[in-house]
Amino acid sequence: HSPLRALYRCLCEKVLKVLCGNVCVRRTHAYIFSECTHGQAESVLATFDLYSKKHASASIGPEKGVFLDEVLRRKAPLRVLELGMHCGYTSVRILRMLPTFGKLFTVEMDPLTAEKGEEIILVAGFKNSQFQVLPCSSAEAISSLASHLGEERLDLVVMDHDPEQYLPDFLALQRENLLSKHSVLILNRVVKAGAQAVMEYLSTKPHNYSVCQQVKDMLEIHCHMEREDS
Ligand SMILES: C[S@@+](CC[C@H](N)C(=O)[O-])C[C@H]1O[C@@H](n2cnc3c(N)ncnc32)[C@H](O)[C@@H]1O
Repeated sequence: HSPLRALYRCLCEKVLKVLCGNVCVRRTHAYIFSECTHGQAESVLATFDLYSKKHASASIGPEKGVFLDEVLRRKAPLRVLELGMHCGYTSVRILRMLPTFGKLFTVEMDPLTAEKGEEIILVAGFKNSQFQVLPCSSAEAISSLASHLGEERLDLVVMDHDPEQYLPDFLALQRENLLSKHSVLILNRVVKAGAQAVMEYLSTKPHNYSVCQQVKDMLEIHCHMEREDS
């Protein structure tokens, strides 16, 4: 209980976090699975946040999470596409704000990560009817989405995968006619060069898109056009 011992433990955890660097999917999954209260999405999120304090983590974290919650509350989307699921933190955040008849499509190209992330979503208490994990690349997922959506469009797209893929994927979403004039796009890590390419592209079409608000390096963009004008 001594302050010195607490300081020592805190220092060790920080050193470990720097040394381990890489985000370990198996370790993240095992921690969340064993420490959270099963069936409670809020407990799953709190456990992720606790884990991220001590270990390297890929999750967007609570601050950007609250920002995303606010967008979800305001826009009340029904069809959501998440690119880059990882262990399911953002997926759980989104799913707990969707109505039971809403649907999340979440894409993860690493097969082990996709499997572990899906398990966490189920642990959080969501049903297979509410979400679909697409264990493939974002490009493959987008080209198959029209068959999943039918006449529907995506209300919200969250990009947190490979920033170099943001622009090609955004253009593919347009080409496949998956966005509507009410669609919202959330980009994470907007400081990365790939994300900046999207920003440059959008700035050439000011009537079609508007940048709404930003917290840290996460940005909300609104679409205003059914289809792109050239
Ligand atoms: C930063 S993590 C996403 C974190 C997640 N948003 C969260 O808060 O838990 C990025 C994930 O995207 C995946 N990824 C990277 N490039 C991808 C691509 N082109 N298609 C699908 N998944 C991709 C990676 O395997 C990784 O798991």
